[in-house]
Amino acid sequence: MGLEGLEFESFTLAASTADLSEEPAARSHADVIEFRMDLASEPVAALESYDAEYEETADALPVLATNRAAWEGGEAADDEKRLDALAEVTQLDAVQAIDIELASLRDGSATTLNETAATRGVTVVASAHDFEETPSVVAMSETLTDACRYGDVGKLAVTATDRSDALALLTVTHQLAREDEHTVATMAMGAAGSHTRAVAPVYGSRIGYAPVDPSKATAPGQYDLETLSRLVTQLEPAAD
Ligand SMILES: O=C1C[C@@](O)(C(=O)O)C[C@@H](O)[C@@H]1O
Repeated sequence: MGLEGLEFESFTLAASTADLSEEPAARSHADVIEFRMDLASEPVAALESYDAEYEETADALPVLATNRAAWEGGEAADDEKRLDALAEVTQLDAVQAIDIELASLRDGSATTLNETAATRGVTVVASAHDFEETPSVVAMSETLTDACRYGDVGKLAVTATDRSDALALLTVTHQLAREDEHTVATMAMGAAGSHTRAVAPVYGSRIGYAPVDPSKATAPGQYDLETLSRLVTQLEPAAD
């Protein structure tokens, strides 16, 4: 698949929020705003008015729109409406990437949405989350490879309970990121996984997430935006 919207060719820091009025506060550290539509009220209208401002503001951040399903840890309950809303916002210039759950791509419910995004030059991040555990390296590798097949970027967030979980996630990240055709984003949720948010980019992960407002984390174990930005910058990838 060709990358046309946000390219994620190098590490991209996404500032997550359910309130787009917070965006200016993210500009000095983030490259993109992850708008959690599922956590916002009237998200399509909010994005439309953001888009109008975006056109006129030179340093406004582009949007990665996420409308996370309730069955994947988010709050969007009606699947048809949530996919329709994502399709609608791909028309906006500000929306340069969308997140689509791998499960929706696998079961076909998001096939049209995926095509719409491709037609409009909007990058697709195909995502999978495990809120319980860190699966085996083989299982994670299969999931992430499949996510890369459907999306421009394959994203995997798992839950770590110890250091071996973190190492397993980094191993998979390293393996896939070395293969040129794969653009991956990985992170381990939970306290035992926090450091992977800083370290995974060294192994090739291309997206990191941190809340604009530190009191409103969108996943367990996230660093605040400034901290993640500083850590990732200081750990710039070493040569292979
Ligand atoms: O999928 C992801 C990654 C994430 O769950 C994290 O662990 O940082 C945060 C979410 O907002 C985002 O959509």
